[in-house]
Amino acid sequence: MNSDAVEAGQLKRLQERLDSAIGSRASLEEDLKSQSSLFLQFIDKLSRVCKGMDLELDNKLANFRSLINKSEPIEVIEEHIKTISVLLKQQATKNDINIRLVHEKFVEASTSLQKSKGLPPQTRRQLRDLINETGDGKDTLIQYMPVLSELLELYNQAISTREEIPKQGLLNSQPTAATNISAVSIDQALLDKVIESINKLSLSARYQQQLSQLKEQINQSDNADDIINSIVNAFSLIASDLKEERDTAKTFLSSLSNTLTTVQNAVSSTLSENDVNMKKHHELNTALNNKLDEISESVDVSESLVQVKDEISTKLLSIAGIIEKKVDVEKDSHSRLEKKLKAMEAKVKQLDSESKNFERKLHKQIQKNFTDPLTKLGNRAAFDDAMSKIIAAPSSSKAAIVVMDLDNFKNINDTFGHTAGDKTLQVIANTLQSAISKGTFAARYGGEEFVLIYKNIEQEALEAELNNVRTKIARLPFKFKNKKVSITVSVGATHIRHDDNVFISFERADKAMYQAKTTGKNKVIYDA
Ligand SMILES: Nc1nc2c(ncn2[C@@H]2O[C@H](COP(=O)(O)OP(=O)(O)OP(=O)(O)O)[C@@H](O)[C@H]2O)c(=O)[nH]1
Repeated sequence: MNSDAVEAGQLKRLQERLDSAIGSRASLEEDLKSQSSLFLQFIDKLSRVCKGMDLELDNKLANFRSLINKSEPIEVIEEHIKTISVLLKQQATKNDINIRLVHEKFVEASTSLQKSKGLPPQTRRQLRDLINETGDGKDTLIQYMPVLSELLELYNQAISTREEIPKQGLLNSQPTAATNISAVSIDQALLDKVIESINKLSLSARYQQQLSQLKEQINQSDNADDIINSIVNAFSLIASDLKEERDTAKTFLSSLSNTLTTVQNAVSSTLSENDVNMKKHHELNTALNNKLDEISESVDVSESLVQVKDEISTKLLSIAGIIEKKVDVEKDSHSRLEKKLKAMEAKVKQLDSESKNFERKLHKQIQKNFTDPLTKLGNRAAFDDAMSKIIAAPSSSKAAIVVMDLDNFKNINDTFGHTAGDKTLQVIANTLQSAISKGTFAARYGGEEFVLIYKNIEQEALEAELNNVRTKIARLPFKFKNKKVSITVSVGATHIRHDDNVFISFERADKAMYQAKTTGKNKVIYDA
């Protein structure tokens, strides 16, 4: 082989190696390219995950991306990696703190929801499970996302059930944004209690009308502030009425005390005047006796009849003077006594009329305390009083008690409003009062429940009368919002037995009424 051929062979091998080296480099470059693209993607994803956690970390990652894009020298990139890894470490510590905080907030929010009243049982169960499941905490913030969303959902459920609480019933309003706010901010149960208490109140005529207006405002307003204002105004009316009542009693008592003081003074001054008069009388009597003694003495010592006559006529003159004085003293004391007695009489008369006035007011007050202001029937207190009297001293063994409850009354309130409900109660009370036999005691026991007490009635007559009342009520032509409505009552009755107490007989009648309800309503059931 010549040298040319050798060189040519070497050159070819070199060429081949070069080609292979170029190929390897190209493949290396390809690898590097794809790795750096993977790295870039990773950095991009890391930036996105970390986005918003920390501003400095955000900026550093953005810089880092551009450095890699620009293929900056490895030292520069290394420096950046160091800074980013410190920031990521700090971020991990921050994360732990945040997890603890989120867990605390979760526990706080979930237990306060758990304590809130009126949670539907299903929501309560879900909440309990969620609290148990979350236990001592989660490892990452991300794991809290579903937990927190579930808690939010439970809050949502709790709030929506609250909004369902019938503001429609009492306040008769359509659910608008504004009403929802009121419904949430004013507790409906509390509002019911306020209305119930106002219904039981009976103020003097002057305030009663204003109180009714305020009740109407509370019923019809959707605005929490207005409702609270009306409640406050109702309280101030009650306070004014009480004050007036107390003032009347005070005025009467102070007038009574003044009159008694005047009479006492008059009596004591009369007594002391009497003492003075007695003294004067005594003095005049002594003077008279002295004159009479003087006459008998002068008769004894006189020597002639003429002398006796002169002496006696002189003495008689002075006796006449003394008697005149006595008469004057008596007249004077008599007229003064008469004046005093007249003054006393006038005072006593005035006091008598004030007492009668006060008695009338007291009587009215007692009546008022025993009257249901809405229906004007007796109230619960009047019923308790009548019932305890009849139990303590039954006038006959045929005394009976009746409990009567309106059927589906909630519907009336819910559909036509509370005012329509009030009117219904009034009409039914009037019908009841006019349909029962004379001498029967009727009261509104509370809400839509009425009670009757019969002093003396046989079972047959009682059932006949109650069925008559029931039918009359059912036939009442109620019409609300142009809609005819029929209202019925369920009635329970029983005779009061000799060994009954107030509660036992009431309970028997109440159970009978309940039986009437559960067996179809609009009926009378007698418990023998
Ligand atoms: N308008 C008005 N409603 C009252 C008054 N007192 C109680 N109520 C209402 O009477 C209703 C009684 O409802 P429920 O106890 O459910 O009885 P109901 O709808 O009559 O049903 P049943 O008794 O089973 O026939 C409630 O809506 C109360 O708000 C009141 O003084 N005025």
